[in-house]
Parts: sequence; C-alpha cells; structure tokens
Amino acid sequence: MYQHPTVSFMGFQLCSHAPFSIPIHHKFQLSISRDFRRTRVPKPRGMQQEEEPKPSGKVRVPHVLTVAGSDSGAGAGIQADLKACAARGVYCSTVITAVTAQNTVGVQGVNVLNEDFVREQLNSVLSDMRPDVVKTGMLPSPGIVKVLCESLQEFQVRALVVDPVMVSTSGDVLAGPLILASFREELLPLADIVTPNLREASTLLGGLPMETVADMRSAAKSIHDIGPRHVLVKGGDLLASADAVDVLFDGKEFYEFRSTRIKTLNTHGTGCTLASSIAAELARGSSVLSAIKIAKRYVESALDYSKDILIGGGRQGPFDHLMQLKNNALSLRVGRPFDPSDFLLYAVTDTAMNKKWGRSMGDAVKAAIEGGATIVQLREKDAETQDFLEAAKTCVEICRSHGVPLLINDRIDIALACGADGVHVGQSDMPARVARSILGPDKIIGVSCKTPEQAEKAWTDGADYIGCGGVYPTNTKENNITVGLDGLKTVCLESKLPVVAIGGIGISNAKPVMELGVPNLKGVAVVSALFDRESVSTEAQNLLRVIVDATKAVK
Ligand SMILES: Cc1ncc(COP(=O)(O)OP(=O)(O)O)c(N)n1
Ligand SMILES: Cc1nc(C(=O)O)sc1CCOP(=O)(O)O
Ligand SMILES: [Mg+2]
Repeated sequence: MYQHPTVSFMGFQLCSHAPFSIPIHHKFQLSISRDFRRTRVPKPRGMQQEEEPKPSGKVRVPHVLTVAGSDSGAGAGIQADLKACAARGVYCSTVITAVTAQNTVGVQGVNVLNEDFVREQLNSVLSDMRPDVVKTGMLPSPGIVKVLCESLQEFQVRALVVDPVMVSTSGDVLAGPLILASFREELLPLADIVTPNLREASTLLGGLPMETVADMRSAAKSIHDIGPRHVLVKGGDLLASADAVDVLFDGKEFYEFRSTRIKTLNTHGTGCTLASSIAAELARGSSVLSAIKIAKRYVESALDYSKDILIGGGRQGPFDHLMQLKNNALSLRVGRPFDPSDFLLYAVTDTAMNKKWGRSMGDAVKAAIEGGATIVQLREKDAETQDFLEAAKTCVEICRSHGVPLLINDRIDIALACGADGVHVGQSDMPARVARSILGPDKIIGVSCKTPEQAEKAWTDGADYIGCGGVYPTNTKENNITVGLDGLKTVCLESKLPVVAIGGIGISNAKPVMELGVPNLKGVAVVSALFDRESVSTEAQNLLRVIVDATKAVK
C-alpha cells in the first residue's frame, strides 16, 4: 500500500515524493513489535569493527555518522554536528534528511529529501565507512525514520544517539505529529540514549506538563519505558530552576547534572551539539555517563567562550564550536598583518629593571610604544605566573590599541592565556616546532640563533624570525656568548628568516649594527637601553632615530 502524504510545517506544504509506507521487510517486523524491550535489535557492541584486521600502519579514527537536516545558518543541524565532532577530534560523516533555509531569525523554508535518496546516502556511508556511532537529528518524515531503522538493522553500529528534534530553538516545527508514532514505535527502542528537551519530552509523552525537576525525572522514566537504554531530559528551559539541570535515567538510577546558566543569546544549535558531542565521546570509547559529562563541559565552554560574539541580527545566534572566532577577531585588531618592518625597534621588558625604576609592566610598555617601539616582548624571568598573566593582559590591550604586536618570552601558556600575538623561544626553551603546533599557524614565533645551522632549523621548524646575539657583551643575560658583528652578519647572510639583532645594543652602538647592510637584518632588540633608563619614551625616540638614519644611509 503506497501513500503520498503531504505534511505541513509552519505553513509550508512538504511532500515526500517517495512512499511513506513501504512493504515491511521481514527482519524489520520484529523491531516494530509492541514489546519494544524484548525485540531490541541485538547489538554486538564494538565486535565487528574490532575483529576486522587493520591495514598495518593505519590508525582507525573514531567516527560518528550524523543523520540530520542541513541548517543554512550553520548553527545547528548537520553543520553543528560536523563542527562539534571536529572540535572533539572525531571524524563525522553525514546523511542529510532535509535542507532548511534558516538564519538567526528563524526557519524560512524546509525541503525534505526523498527517502530513497536518504537510503542511498545511508548505504553509501554505512556499507563502506563503518561509523562507530550513529547520531540522529531532524528526521522529518515517518518514511525517513523507517529507512533509517532498516539501515541500522542491516549495518550494526556500537551506539545510537537520538536527538528527537521536533521543534527548532526558534520555535519552528521541524518534525510534525506524524513522526511522533515513528519515534516512539521504531526509533527510540533502538536508541542507546535519547536527549529530549523539555518540550520534546512533553510531546513524546502526549503533552505531559514539565515544570519541575520532579516532572523531568518522571518523564525520563516514562520515556525509558518506550525502550531507549538511557534518557537525558535537558532542563535548560526550566523556569523554576536557577541552574541549568539535566536529568539522566539509565533504567535504575537517576543522575542530575547541574551547571550555572550562561547569560547568552548565542545558543542556537546547543541540542544538536550536545547530542553529537555525546556521540563523539561514545565513539572514542567513553561510557554513557562520562560521555554526557564531557559533552556538557564542552558545550558549556563553547557557550561561555561565544557569549559575546555577534553573527546575524536575529534573537538567537550561533556559537563558536571551535572556540577560535574570538581569538581571531582579537588578533585582527592589530589592524594589519605582521610585517618584518615591525622589528625596527624591538622593546624587551625586564622585571628587575621595572622594579628598580618603580614602573608597572604596563607603564613600561606604554612608554616604549609612545617613544616609537615597533614590537614588544614581555621577558619576565622573575614574575609570578598570576601576576605575569594579569600584567600581560593589560599589555595586550595597550599594544592592540596602538597596533603594535606583543610577544611573550619563553611562556607559551601565558601567550595563549593573554591572547598575545606570539612567543620568543631560545635554544633550550620549548622547541619552535612544538610551539607552532600548540599556537597554530597565525601566531608569530621567534627563535634565538647564534649560528647559521640554528637559523636553518628555525626556518624548518616554522618560525617567523630569528633573534641573533649577543652582538655586544651584556649584563642583562648571564653567561651569554657574544657573536659580534661578524657572527651576526654570517647568520643574517645564511638565514631564510628576517633577523633582529640583540645583546648590548644602545644609542652609542646601534649604528654599526644597522650599517652591516644585510637585507635580512630588520632591526634591533633592546632591554637595558630602554628600560634601565629614567625616561623610556625619550630613549626609545632617540634610539629609533639612530636606527632609521643608519638604515637610510645603507640603502
Ligand atoms: C628577540 C630576542 N632574541 C633573543 C632572545 C633570547 O632568548 P633566549 O635565548 O631564550 O634567552 P632568554 O631571553 O629567554 O633569557 C630574546 N629573548 N629575544
Ligand atoms: C635577552 C637577550 N638575549 C640575548 C641573546 O644573545 O640571545 S642577549 C639578551 C639581553 C639583551 O639585553 P640588553 O639589551 O640589555 O643587552
Ligand atoms: Mg628563552
């Protein structure tokens, strides 16, 4: 018997061109029996994948297949699932069930995919790529639910996470009443975990009121009776509770997860993200309980991180799954890309000198920039970590407001925590290659080099510049080997990276350094010539004049 039903979503007439009711496969009849619990599809958990021989030298990566709708605004749906899995280090393949036109205002249109084509996508992925976990989101027609359940019978996976999407966070209906029966009778009995919000839990239970944590508990129990192994009722919308409370029921015990509400409107896609993060953790081998804990922690961090980002003009914005947008926006505030001319006058701070002259780190940095310093490095050998971080944050603001890059000496952790533009490392510090892998492609990394070999390694390790010295003897750095002007010239001639000269340089001897006239030499880095003086800004002004004049003279 074939029917061509027309389903209405928010006033849109949606027609699945494929039949909703298909001849029932013999195997499938078992799983739609009324006694959901006894007829659960047997799952030999993890057996299939683990028994298969792996080609030698290859690493199997955890893999989630998401079966969901596309969100053109990319805050929810397939796009959220992809980003969440990527953020959690899990591969994510996709079967698209519907394409929605939506943004931060709401859902403007829905186009449901033909269920035969959904089946084709499922076959393609499940037959070849063998996902560990399947996560479902928007399943907009009973036919699609049926196709999915059949595929899950044919291709077994370790776990099924069902996010029973029915209404979008903007209040638009994404799966109509016809789906309810399919969810209850076909999909939920197969699920390892189902993650309804309050409205979805209430709908699944025929409109049960959901006003208290006690209501959530009783809903979790009733939904568990439908067949899923675990039920997580999400209480984010619970008005009666100051905290956000989620309730998990595993058939025996209740667990409550409480967290402080994050004040943000950027919450579009939190449901999809939580479910796909749970799926990702299950794919990595976590138990359901710890998968929920980790997934919740991840979502909370992403929401907190994104609470002030602005995308779209609607009521509810997306958040930043990869927690990168804010950092990028901050580093873009420098206003221009980093350039070797930034090295002309490189000011390097010193804890003891600031103390001696009664200056805060921020005051010292401000004065150096006012005098013309083109780049700043915080080299705080004696500062306590907390004090260093607080002062570094202040210096980041000062430098940003002047468009001057700020680097941190030695301390990658401080650089990350304060949002600095990069780091400077020496031969016995964190290797530049490791620093690059931690800091990513954008941050500036400098390496101290005394020889052409070290300069070559800095280049291959992904550094952006090298510091070469000591050009002259210095009291600022103990036991420092002096390479002299000759040593500096040799390194500059061999280096593939821009070079900044350092060590004992001041107004009286900066001229011969810049007059070496080697193209790679871009400037001088100084500590005591600026910071062990009464007026940092005056010294910076005078030194900059010497450097600029000497540079002009050799051109
Ligand atoms: C620009 C610049 N060049 C060299 C150094 C020295 O770094 P390193 O060799 O790691 O020694 P410390 O400064 O950490 O004592 C530098 N800081 N800046
Ligand atoms: C931090 C540092 N690194 C050096 C190197 O040779 O790599 S010399 C040095 C100290 C530079 O201080 P001042 O300008 O007071 O001489
Ligand atoms: Mg160092």
